[in-house]
Amino acid sequence: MDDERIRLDGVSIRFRMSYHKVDTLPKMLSQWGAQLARSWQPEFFTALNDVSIAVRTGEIVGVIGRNGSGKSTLLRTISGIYHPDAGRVDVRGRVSALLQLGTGFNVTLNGRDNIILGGLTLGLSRQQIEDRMDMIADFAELGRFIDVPMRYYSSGMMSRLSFAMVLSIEPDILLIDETLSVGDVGFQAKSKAAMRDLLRKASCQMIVSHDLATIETLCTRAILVEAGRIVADGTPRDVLDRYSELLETSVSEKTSLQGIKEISAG
Ligand SMILES: Nc1ncnc2c1ncn2[C@@H]1O[C@H](COP(=O)(O)OP(=O)(O)OP(=O)(O)O)[C@@H](O)[C@H]1O
Repeated sequence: MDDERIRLDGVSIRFRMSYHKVDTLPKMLSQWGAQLARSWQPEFFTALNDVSIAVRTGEIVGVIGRNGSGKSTLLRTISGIYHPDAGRVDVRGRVSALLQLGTGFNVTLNGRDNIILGGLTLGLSRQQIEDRMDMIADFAELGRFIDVPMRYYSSGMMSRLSFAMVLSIEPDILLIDETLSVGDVGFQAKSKAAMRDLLRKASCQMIVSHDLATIETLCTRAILVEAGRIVADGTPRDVLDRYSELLETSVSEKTSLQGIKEISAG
């Protein structure tokens, strides 16, 4: 369809499992042996399993689900960080992704140089970046740190800068992963207001959040991800209800399992 911005057809993402954690020599030797055996027969983990979805102009899609269900992997796949092992991803428009703290920064360079590099990567011209430099530095509240290598930045400073960079471009497609609560309380209020403004400008967005109130107020649609699959897709209210049911079921399953264990132990 013409107004489709994002389309995934049967997308699967598999990660090769790696095991580390070694503390004593015998353990180290046995882990090396196990690793060698595994290298002949690697183990894979399916983080996204046959996912299909279309997102259209004007939609703000909230992505919810339990820890490890595959939400971040989904957004990373749409942004092009991961390439699907199966299926097809089509994205139409300029994507701006706020996915992980400090992603894409070179910590040996100062803030100013990172803004230039990041801006060029996002498709801005050198002049456009220079024009936005003060606005970005001011919004990120970097002060004199703009000329300091980023390895000396706190995590809050890095995320504020990521956020300010995203604000400085006007993306067609905006992907946000749990960044509505960037920085301290003062910055959060400012970033929420700026984010709402940005949400109005971008033609479609997907937001991963555990803040269910945000999903309900900001989003026009929600999807529920469970074990790498989209198990509900609809209005935020309906999908949040489905999520509550899922959480209740898993709590009652855990409680009965605990009961069975206690009975067998007693
Ligand atoms: N690079 C990787 N290598 C191996 N496994 C990975 C990798 N990245 C993610 N995973 C696994 O894929 C699954 C989905 O991870 P993902 O980060 O997408 O979950 P999530 O729903 O965003 O979780 P959370 O709510 O905790 O942020 C998890 O089990 C995670 O351990």
